[in-house]
Amino acid sequence: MFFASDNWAGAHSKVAERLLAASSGFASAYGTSELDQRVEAKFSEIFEREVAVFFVATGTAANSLSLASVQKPGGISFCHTEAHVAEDECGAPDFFSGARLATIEGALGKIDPKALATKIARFPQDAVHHGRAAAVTITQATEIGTVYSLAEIDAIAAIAKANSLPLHMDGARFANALVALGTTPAEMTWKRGVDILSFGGTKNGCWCAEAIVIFDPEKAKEMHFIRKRAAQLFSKSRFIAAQFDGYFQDGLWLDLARHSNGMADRLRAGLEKTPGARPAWPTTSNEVFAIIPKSAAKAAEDKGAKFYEWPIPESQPDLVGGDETLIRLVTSFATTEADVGNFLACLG
Ligand SMILES: Cc1ncc(COP(=O)(O)O)c(C=O)c1O
Ligand SMILES: C[C@@H](O)[C@H](N)C(=O)O
Repeated sequence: MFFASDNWAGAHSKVAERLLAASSGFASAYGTSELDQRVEAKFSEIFEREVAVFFVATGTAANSLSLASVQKPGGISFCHTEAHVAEDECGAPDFFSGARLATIEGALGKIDPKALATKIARFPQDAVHHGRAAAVTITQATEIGTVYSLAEIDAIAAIAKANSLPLHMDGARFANALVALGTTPAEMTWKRGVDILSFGGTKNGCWCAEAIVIFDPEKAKEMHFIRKRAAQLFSKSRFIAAQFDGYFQDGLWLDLARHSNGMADRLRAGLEKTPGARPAWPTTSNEVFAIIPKSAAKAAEDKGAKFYEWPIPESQPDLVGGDETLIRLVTSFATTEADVGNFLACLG
């Protein structure tokens, strides 16, 4: 019953097999192998346009270097108050980009468009002392398990574009959001005005595979240097490529995300039916936030369940009763029906 994070899950066997198959023999290094080129071309096929792709080691690297590539001196990047880039990356985005983050409120983990427009207006392009607006970043799926609708992305993108700001998407759980919406990679990104994407594979069955996707290759020239300067250029880049090769093969990545989201759906349904337990807010990805009695949480942990207690949102101080706790349950490609059933049985 491992629900602490999809970061705890292993690598899917088909990804591991493809990695093993690529591990013998010689191939040119630093992203120049035939396999690197083929997988980068696969990204262009998936996104239905030519894109520039840069493999990196972690989601934090993808986010930080994406924001670094669109920065300018005194720049401000705008993100949600609960964004990973602000809350869980130890200042890496600020460090690598030389910019600051300004956080924006919004319900259910999503930036409120009006609040964004208001905040951007406080950082005009001639604000030498105060700092100037430089970029907007959204997380899809969000840190609290919700997903921006296409219309919600349009609303954010319209404000970014009106202010001539690039829009970045933290897609650490891109596949989960994609299948939750039932849309296409192109529709959820560049067709909505997203300029640069952190494309995550690690949480959805890869061993270590993250990529920066830049939708206008003409704007990607600096990323070669930004990535190398950050020590994120793999010498044996073909091993990242091999993982993505296996990941994309026969639509495996989408099947894994559907399974993961499906297991979360079972958790959501089970919580609704369990006396004393309830979802804290509606989610549609592979993250479920549940309010359960503290006693039930202990009982579940005593039976081996792994999950994180989650901080109560400052905007909802009365969300949880005195004898209750808020927990995060994250499913993955490796979550089974038995895992879900056994966990729910602990709460009964
Ligand atoms: C929404 C989100 N973005 C980015 C990251 C960063 O990924 P990493 O831990 O690989 O740096 C995470 C980590 O799980 C995440 O949850
Ligand atoms: C840092 C922690 O939140 C990690 N990003 C996860 O989702 O498990």
